[in-house]
Parts: sequence; C-alpha cells; structure tokens
Amino acid sequence: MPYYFNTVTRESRWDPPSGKDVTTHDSSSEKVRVSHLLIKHNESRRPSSWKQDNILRSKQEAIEIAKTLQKQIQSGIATLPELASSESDCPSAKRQGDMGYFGRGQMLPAFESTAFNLSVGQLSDPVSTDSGIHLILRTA
Ligand SMILES: Cn1nc(-c2ccccc2)cc1C(=O)N[C@H](Cc1nc2ccccc2[nH]1)C(=O)O
Repeated sequence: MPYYFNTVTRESRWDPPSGKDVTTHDSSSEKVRVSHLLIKHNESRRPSSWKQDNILRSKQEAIEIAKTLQKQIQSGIATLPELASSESDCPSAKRQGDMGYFGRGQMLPAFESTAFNLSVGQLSDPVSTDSGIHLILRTA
C-alpha cells in the first residue's frame, strides 16, 4: 500500500498528490537478489542434502564452519559462489548459491530481513534459520 511523503513539507498522505514531481516507493514490490551458502546441522528442519544423507554436525559446529568460510571470502581466498558450489547444503549450490530475485514474504524471516538489509555486494555474518546457518551475499 503505497503512501506519499512530501519531502519539503514533511507531510505524509495516502491519497496521491497532484503535480509532476512525485516518486512512489511501494515497498511491497521491492525485490533483491542474493547468492547464499547453507551449512545444515542436526537441528535443521531437513538435516539432509545433496552432500550428506544424514547431517550430524551440531549447530555450533555449523556456525564455526560458516565463520571460517566467511573469513575466506572476506580475505579474498575464495568467493561465495565457489564455496557455495562445493560446501552449501542447499540445492542452489548447483547454481553457485544463486537464489534469484525475491520479494518480501517469500523466504524464511531471518533470511529475508538480512537480505533486505544488505547493500549490493555486501556479505552477511552467519544467519541462523530453521534450515541451518547461511552466509548471504546480496548481488542485486
Ligand atoms: C527455497 N529454496 N530454493 C532452492 C533452490 C533455489 C535455486 C536452485 C535450486 C534450489 C532451494 C530451497 C530450499 O528451501 N532449500 C532447503 C534449504 C534452504 N533453506 C533456505 C531458506 C532461505 C533461503 C534458501 C534456503 N535454502 C533445503 O534443501 O532443505
């Protein structure tokens, strides 16, 4: 539900103002694109993946792995797409972790809020969802 905010008078209104100098920001249509890497653990909603039929590592171990991979990306030793391809427990590993474009309401809440708060090109810290521990790179 778009609303209108007059940046000069600082008034907001629901009904559209007249005039030519109006830009609307309907946040419900906003989309982002990310690539991610998922390290699952024994508390994951589905503790299985293309890499491992039965994932036994603990949540703490998964967090440590994600932190190590984060350091490798931040130091330029590897890129997220490279590491997603070999290390991610999500099927998107086959697409170098690319999740494509998505809007609000489509992904698990912590994943969505992190993705929408990243700048393009920015890598998240480890993010925990019901699926496991993610590293998220915003690509668009
Ligand atoms: C939402 N989604 N899209 C794909 C996907 C995308 C592109 C290519 C192939 C698979 C996989 C999934 C998915 O939920 N996978 C889950 C793991 C997972 N959980 C997620 C939560 C948020 C974002 C990505 C996530 N991936 C699983 O395999 O247990």
